Formats: sequence, structure tokens, C-alpha cells
Amino acid sequence: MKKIESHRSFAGHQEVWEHQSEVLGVPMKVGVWVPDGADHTTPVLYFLSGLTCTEQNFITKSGFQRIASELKVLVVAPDTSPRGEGVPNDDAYDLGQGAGFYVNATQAPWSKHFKMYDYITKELLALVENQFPNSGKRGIFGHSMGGHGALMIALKNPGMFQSVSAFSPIVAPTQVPWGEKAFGAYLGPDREAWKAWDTCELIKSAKERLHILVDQGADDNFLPQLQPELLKEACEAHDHPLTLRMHSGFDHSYYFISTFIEDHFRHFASSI
Ligand SMILES: N[C@@H](CCC(=O)N[C@@H](CS)C(=O)NCC(=O)O)C(=O)O
Repeated sequence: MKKIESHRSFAGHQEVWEHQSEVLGVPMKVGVWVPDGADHTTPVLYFLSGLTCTEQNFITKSGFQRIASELKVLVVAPDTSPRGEGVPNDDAYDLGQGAGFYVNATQAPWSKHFKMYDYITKELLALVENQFPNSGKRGIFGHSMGGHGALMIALKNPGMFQSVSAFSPIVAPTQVPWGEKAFGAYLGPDREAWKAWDTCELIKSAKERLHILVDQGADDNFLPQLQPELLKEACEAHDHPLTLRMHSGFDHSYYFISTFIEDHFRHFASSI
């Protein structure tokens, strides 16, 4: 891993690191906020971003550094897909580069590089946690496509994370246009195969019942893609603990995320 940015921020540094990803086959950038005096007691919180984002959006727009500094948490914000020459792309913002959906693609031309699920769960965690001192306690959260990623990854990997939460997540990608388009391209036409990557499906057979916190803007233009009520129904049907908060007047943007970011850090801190 090579450090390519470092900025003093509250009681720590906002860094960006670059590394050659073996899983994705390209160089990847990742934002890492390192609290002063990070040591074997420092927990790690992973944030997965939404469509069109790079590692930059969350670290420059959410304002998380103040609360991360207070709670002394290492914060990791990866890019949302492989990128660059030789990596397939699509003209639309919701497929290809910037739109990895945190799944492992099985279909050409995507299957060579688009393995974001393996990248996060197998490569990034090990890389970061070998590089920076930490306690071995972890949480994961995310926004929109990254909210789907965080919920889905936590549900598929019981024991890996001590907390999970999301802003405006896509909770049922198999049932909404963003997910149908991406899963059709990355996973092929067999809708049964899509279910392994869908939060509302995974809730049915969850092996661990981590308390999920979801914040959702009630004036979010993308509500038809997000459908938080489907998560509420799935959690009620399967006795899965969920706190779903609808916030009137808030949209899908980082203005919304920055308003409630502190609560997600406290949710994490109270779970470890
Ligand atoms: N209208 C947006 C749709 C994508 C979008 O809203 N992306 C959200 C995540 S799903 C985001 O975080 N965008 C980047 C930002 O606000 O910094 C666009 O075409 O850029």
C-alpha cells in the first residue's frame, strides 16, 4: 500500500492509499482516516459509497472526521468499482465504473474485474488491518448502493462485523430498476441467482441478528429505488431487529448523511 494523500483533520489524519488489487486486477484507491495514537484498542469502521462515487465523496463531504476523532475509530472508505483502461464501462451512471454493486460478476465482459464482494471481504479487510494497528472489532455502513453493500455483506458474513447500518440503502435490488439492471448485467438472466445478493432475501435466513440502523430521507427522489418499507416488512416477518428512521425534508445527498453521521458512529461504538 502506498500513501498518496495525507491531511491533518481533527485529532488524526485523512489519508488516501493506493494498492494493486489482486482480486480486481487494477490499482485501487482507499480513504483511511487514522486517529492519533491508533493502537490495539482502535476499532475499524468501513463505509461503502453509492453510485458515481469514488473514495473521495465520503471523506470530503460527510464531515465524519469530528466524531471519528472523538470516538477514536479508524475509518476506511474504498472506491465503488475497479476503474481505468481495460476495465469495461457503460455510458450510464448506474452500471460499470462507479457502480460495482459489491457483487461478484459472473457474466462477460464484467466478470474479469467486477468482483467487489471478494475485494471488500477477502482483500481490503486483511490489507487494512495488517497495515494499521486495530482492535479486531469492525463495523460496516454505507449509502444507497453502498447501503445495500453494507447490509448484504454483513448478512452474508455472520461474525465478521459487530455493527451494521445504512443511509438510504437499496434494500431489495432484485425488485427495483437499479438492481435489476446491474444484476442482469453482472449476474445474468437467472433471477434466482440474484437472491444471494439481496438484503430482503438474506434477512429470511440470517444466521446472526445484528441490530440494523437505517436512516432515510422522506423527500429522497430515489425512494422508488430504495423502498425501505420492504426492509421493514422483511425484518418484522423474521424477527430481525431494525431501527428505521424516516426524516421529513431530507433528500439523498451528503447534506442528509452529514446531518446523521454521528448517530451511525455511536451505533457502532455502542455495539463493540
Ligand atoms: N443524479 C446522480 C445519481 C447518482 C447519485 O445520486 N449518487 C449518490 C449515491 S447513489 C451520490 O452519493 N452521489 C455523489 C455525491 O453526492 O457526492 C448522478 O447522476 O450523479
